[in-house]
Amino acid sequence: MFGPMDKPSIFERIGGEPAVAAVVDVFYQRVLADEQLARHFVGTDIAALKGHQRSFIAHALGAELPYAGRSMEHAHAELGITEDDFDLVVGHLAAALADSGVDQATIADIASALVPLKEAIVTGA
Ligand code: HEM
Repeated sequence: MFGPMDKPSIFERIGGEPAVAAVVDVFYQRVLADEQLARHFVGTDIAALKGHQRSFIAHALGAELPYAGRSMEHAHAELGITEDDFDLVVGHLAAALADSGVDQATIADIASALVPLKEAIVTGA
C-alpha cells in the first residue's frame, strides 16, 4: 500500500508489532483525552478496539498480517462522525507516530493514505 514490495515496508522500518502497539496505546490515550472525540467511544470495548486497530494499522503499513476487524464503513456507521472529528483523529495518530520516532515524511505518507477512508467513516454533518 505504501511502496514497492522490494523495499522494507513502513511496518518493518518503524519496528514491527511492538512499535505499532506503542503507537496505538498513545493514539487512544490522546483520542480519549480529547473532549470532542471521547463521546464517540462511550460503551466501546477499548481493549478489543486496540486489538483491531493494531492489526488494521500493521496491515495498512505493509505488514503481512491479516486485518480481522469490520470494514471501515461498518465499524463507523451511525456514529455520526464529522469531517472535523476525522481530521482530529488523523492528527492524534500523526502525533502518536511522531512520539514513537517515526519521521515526518513517513507520517505524511501515512496521513495521505488515510484520506480516502474519510468517505467511509464520515457520516455526520
Ligand atoms: C483515520 C481514520 C480511522 C481509522 C483508520 C479507524 C479505524 C478503526 C478500526 C480499525 C476500528 C475497529 C473496527 C472493529 O472493531 O471491527 C475502529 C472502530 C471505531 N472507531 Fe475508528 N477509525 C478512524 C476514524 C475514527 C474517528 C474519526 C472516530 C470518531 C471520533 C472513530 C471512532 C471509532 C469507534 C467509536 C469505534 C468502535 C466502534 C464499535 O466498536 O462499535 N474512528 N476504527
